[in-house]
Formats: sequence, C-alpha cells, structure tokens
Amino acid sequence: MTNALVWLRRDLRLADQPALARAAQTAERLAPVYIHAPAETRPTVGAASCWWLHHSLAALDAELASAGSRLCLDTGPSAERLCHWAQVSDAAVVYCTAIAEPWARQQEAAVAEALAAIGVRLEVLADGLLTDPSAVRNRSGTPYRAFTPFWRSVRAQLDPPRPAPPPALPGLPEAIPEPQPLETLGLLPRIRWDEKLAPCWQPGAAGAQQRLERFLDGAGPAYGERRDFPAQPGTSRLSPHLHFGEISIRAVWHAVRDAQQMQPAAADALDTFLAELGWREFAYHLLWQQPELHRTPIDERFSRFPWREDPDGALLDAWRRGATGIPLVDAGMRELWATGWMHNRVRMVVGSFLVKNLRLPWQHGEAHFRDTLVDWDLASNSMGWQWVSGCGADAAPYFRIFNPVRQGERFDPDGDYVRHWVPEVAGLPKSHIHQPWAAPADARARCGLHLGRDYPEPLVDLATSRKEALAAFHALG
Ligand SMILES: Cc1cc2nc3c(=O)[nH]c(=O)nc-3n(C[C@H](O)[C@H](O)[C@H](O)COP(=O)(O)OP(=O)(O)OC[C@H]3O[C@@H](n4cnc5c(N)ncnc54)[C@H](O)[C@@H]3O)c2cc1C
Repeated sequence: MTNALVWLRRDLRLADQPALARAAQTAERLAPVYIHAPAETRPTVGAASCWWLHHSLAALDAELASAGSRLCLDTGPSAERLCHWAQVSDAAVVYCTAIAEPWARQQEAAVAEALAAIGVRLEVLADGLLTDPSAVRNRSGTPYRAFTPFWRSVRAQLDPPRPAPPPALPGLPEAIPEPQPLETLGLLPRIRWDEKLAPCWQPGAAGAQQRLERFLDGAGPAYGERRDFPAQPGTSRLSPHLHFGEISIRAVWHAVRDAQQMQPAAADALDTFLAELGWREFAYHLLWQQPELHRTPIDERFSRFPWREDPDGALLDAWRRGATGIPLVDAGMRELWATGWMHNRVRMVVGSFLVKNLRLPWQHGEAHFRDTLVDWDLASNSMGWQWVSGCGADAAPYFRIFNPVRQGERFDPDGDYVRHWVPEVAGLPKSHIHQPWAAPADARARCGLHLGRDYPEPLVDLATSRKEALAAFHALG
C-alpha cells in the first residue's frame, strides 16, 4: 500500500464521496487537500459563493477531524501545490472528482501533467451529476437541445448506485506540514455584509442532510402545487449544498425515490422534483456543448439585439437594489441581497423584467446573480439567464414576457412575499399590492404611502416597455 492525496474540489463531504472512498480502499496514509486557486476558475466566483465556501470548508474540516483526519488547506497554483503535497506526503496517486465546467477540465489536465512529471498519477472520478454531460445523445447521435426529450430519455435509463456511507479514513501521512489557516484564504468579505446570510443557512454536509430530510418530511409531498409560491417554504433549498457537493446527487435521488415508495400519494409531486434535478443535468449538458454559455447566446441573432442605453448605469443599479417600483421584482432582488438566494419563480420574473422591460443585456443579470447567489452555478445560472432572455436552447420564446403584476397576483395572491420584502407597500390591500401606482390615491393615503418619496414610481411603464421589446425582437428578423 502507498500513500495518497485526495484533492477536494466541489465534493465537500465524506459520505458517498468517490475520491475519498477509492483512496480509503487503497492508501496506507491519506491527506485530504483543498487548494484555493481563484485565478484558475472562469468566470470568477462571486462573493456570496466565497462566503459559503469558507463555512463549507470549516464544516468539512470538523467532519474530517471527527473521522480522525483533518483538512490540509493551501493556496494555488493547484498543479504546483499538489506536486508539493504529493512529495511531502510521499503519495503515489492523487484522487479527485470531476467538475464538468470548461475551466475545471483545463485545470485537471494541467494538474495531471505536472503530477505525471514527478511520477504521481491523477485519478479523476465521476461525481456531482447523474449523467455524463458529454455522453448523452439523441437517436441521431447528437446532443439534445430541448429539455423534454432529454429528460424523457435520461430518466428512463437512470439507475444511480445507492449512496455509500463515509469510509474509515487512513491516518494522515507523517511528514505533512501545518495547513494554512482557513481565514488566510480571504473568502470572507472585508466589509461584513455577510452577517445577514448566517441565520439563513448551515453550509456543510450536516446542513444539507437536514434540508433534505426537512423537505421530504414537509413540503416535498406538496411540491407540485407549492413550488411556485415564493411566500411558502415549498422548495428544498438544496441548491447551494448540491453545488458544493455537500450532499451527493445520488443520495438525494435515492432519498426521493424511497419517499415515493413510502408515500405513493406523493409520487407525482416528487417526480416533478426529480425533473428539477433533471434541469440541473440539462444545464451541464448545454454547458458541455457551449463552453461560453454565460456570455454567448445560443441563438446567435441575440448578439445583435438592440439593448437600451443606460449610460450612467441607473437602470441596472435600481434593479440590483430592488428599487424599480415594481413590488414583485423589488421583493426578489431584496430577498437575493438579504439571503443569497431567490425563489425560482421570482428569478424568472426579475430576469424577464431586466431583459425585456428594461431591455438591458442578460449578461448583466448573469454577473449580478453570480456575485450574490450562494447557489451560483455556472451551468444553471447561464442556462437560466438564456432561458428567461429567450435566446437559449429550449428557451421561453422572446415574446413570452412575464408581466410582474400578473405573476404577483397569481403566485403571491395575498401579497405576503411582497409585504415581507417591500415593507413600504405592506399597508396596501392585496388588490393593489402588486401595482401601487394603480391604487386609488385614498388607498395609498390610508397607509401613508407617497409614491416617489417612500417607494419609487415604476422605472418603466410595463405595457410600453413590452411593446418596445417586441419591436426590438422583430427587428432582429
Ligand atoms: C435566471 C435564473 C438563474 C438561475 N441561477 C441558478 C444558479 O446559479 N444555481 C442554481 O442552482 N440554480 C439556478 N437557477 C435555477 C433555480 O432557480 C434554482 O436551482 C432553485 O431556485 C434552487 O432552489 P431549490 O434548491 O429550493 O430548488 P428546488 O425546487 O427544491 O429544486 C431542487 C434542485 O433542482 C435543481 N433545479 C431546480 N430548478 C432548476 C433549474 N431551473 N435549473 C437548474 N437546476 C434546477 C437545483 O439543484 C435545486 O436545488 C436559476 C434560475 C433562473 C431562472
């Protein structure tokens, strides 16, 4: 038996972790190493994700300590530092799990080459997804461009292995150096805006497991009906945990399948949930085909789209701050700022408003979400933005423009979500809460709301901006 390293990446857990499991079977001594290498990720990871990563690494270190090991932290370049760790650990092999993102594949290739030069082997294992995004093909042998046939075909064949328990870990190699303290990675912001995130989340494997159990015991069986209502806790909020690999996708899959067996009445609702996991798979399938998915529209016509001029950035700034004067849009943007997460229905509404009513480039929205979402994920975020913009594969057509007032009336019928995040309009009755500008003056006066002073007038007229967007779209030909 020889010594080994496990290079931890987007797989920050002990249970059902293929790299750790393989190393535990084969190595006499084992060093779990995390290399922080922000210069190697493309595009740059945002501040909210960095906050999450800091706490996730702390949780992983504690998990490793309780298994008799510890996390060896270091700062990149990854190839150089892994060579160093392999040498000081006397390791013959480095195990890691794959990340299906373009920059990560380059990183793996560079690491493999550097390790090979010192006689160490890199073994990359599949993880993170239920499918191989490079391998799924339709009957004509080409990648899928639409979700429904993709999922129909994938779902029929899916049979992921049952999740494995955490392995018994070999001890650390004798001569390894002291790890770098977590704080020195600089993942936490200097201005402590992040304190508001802490009460909302528990990064790490234990938090992930809790979220899954709470979902299956609570909202899961009603997922089909409740998942679109942002005031209700109708979804799992597993997205950041899945992104960082704090829970394996196979564990989620099997927990849901088991729940379907136990509660046949909930089977359809939970099938809808499994299809959402399918959207995540599809996003990676698209990213594999289009490595520049976060900035290049799949529908090339949109490269010529006549976006609105916003020379001083005032429109974009109002959208980012949740000060557009459209309550559902502002509620979503404020939820994002306060919690690092936004409900999926509202992501679609704020996205449509940015791209179609404000007519600003979707890439601005992609970049803002990248900076502020704790669940930011290159594949899902890029696909989501291309979808709302009508320029992606399987996109909602451009002319399907979400009306944020109608969306509010339908999915936040009592106005509870808006009342929570936009207290300025909370006194309005539900009949006017989604369009305060249309409320009779006395209804506004009764709750002391003075538009333009307490809460903005709408940044744009919804009907006019819709017409302008459609005209711009038709001009594309
Ligand atoms: C403009 C836009 C940007 C988005 N950016 C991201 C992002 O950066 N990261 C991200 O994880 N999701 C993104 N999504 C998808 C979706 O909004 C989130 O996955 C979901 O809101 C996460 O909440 P949840 O875990 O409670 O979801 P649930 O409803 O509980 O769904 C379970 C899991 O399925 C996956 N999932 C659900 N919906 C989608 C979807 N439409 N696309 C891909 N995966 C999905 C997620 O992993 C999620 O955790 C985006 C959607 C839009 C419209």
